[in-house]
Amino acid sequence: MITLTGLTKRFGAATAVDNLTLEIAPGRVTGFLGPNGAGKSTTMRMVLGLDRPDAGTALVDGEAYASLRHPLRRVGALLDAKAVHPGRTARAHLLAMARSNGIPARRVDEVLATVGLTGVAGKRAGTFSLGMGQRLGIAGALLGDPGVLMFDEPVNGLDPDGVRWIRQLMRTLAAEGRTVFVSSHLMSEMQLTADQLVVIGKGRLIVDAPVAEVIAGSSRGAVRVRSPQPVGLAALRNRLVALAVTVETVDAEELLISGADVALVGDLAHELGVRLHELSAREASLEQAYLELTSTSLEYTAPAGRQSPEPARPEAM
Ligand SMILES: Nc1ncnc2c1ncn2[C@@H]1O[C@H](COP(=O)(O)OP(=O)(O)OP(=O)(O)O)[C@@H](O)[C@H]1O
Repeated sequence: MITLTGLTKRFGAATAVDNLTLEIAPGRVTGFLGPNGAGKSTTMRMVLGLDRPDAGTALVDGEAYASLRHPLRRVGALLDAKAVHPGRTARAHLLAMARSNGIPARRVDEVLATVGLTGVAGKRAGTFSLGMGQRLGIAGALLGDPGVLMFDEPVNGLDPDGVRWIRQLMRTLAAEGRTVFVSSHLMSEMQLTADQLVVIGKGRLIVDAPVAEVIAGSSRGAVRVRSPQPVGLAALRNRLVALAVTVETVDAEELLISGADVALVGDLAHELGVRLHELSAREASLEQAYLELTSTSLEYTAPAGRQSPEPARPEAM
């Protein structure tokens, strides 16, 4: 369990994390989302005691990181995969970490096997590809068999096999009852991996809810109705509009309805005696739901006149 209470961090005049109060629970994957500069990394750094809060607290299982006797046994993290001495072998790097946390040396070989690096354990980390570096960082996070794990953009630069591997690893870790807190800009991946979503913008909490709830709350979800009876369909349309439901007439035989569920539309069609050839729910994607949620809090918005929906910043969303 990670508990943030009134967590606040300022850099000069800018507030990077703004009065964040939040519990990240065990037994599920919590996705941590937000536009560039929203404060995700700063939040994670405060949990690890790498940045000092200006106000509030960040606790791991009720304790501040700094007061943990063997921190790696309590919380494992992948923040920056490049934070490894390039001249050290993968095994030497992990052995040094293990030694400083009272972790038996045999655990090093176990985690090397878990992340698939046994064959290159004797190679210097500086020669590793991006994907191998990420795996080594994850091995370090798993070393102390901790109950709490945090990963900052773990799939960055990974190939599809690597992405799938990380997804399965996170799901397994959560199923084992651990707290898994993971930031990402890849919405499609988060939709597959996370159970719960925390979205922040400009350092403030925007949403803390199950993924399914976030998607269901999007106005981009819709119900499609097709009928061979244009007159009946027009009557259905009028009834829905009278209920303040948004209806788009695709053509005389098809409607796209937002703000009503399949049951309501089906019941009304039945009541009006309209024959239907299709009644289907079209779910919004997490990406659509996310863009709606954050549209008012992008730190970097496109200058007026530009068509790009992306924030005008070099990094990809
Ligand atoms: N050491 C620092 N000194 C000054 N400003 C900082 C520092 N670290 C972060 N910031 C600022 O704090 C804000 C939050 O940054 P942070 O890296 O936490 O966001 P993020 O959500 O992780 O962004 P991204 O998705 O781009 O990684 C940004 O405006 C950033 O420029």
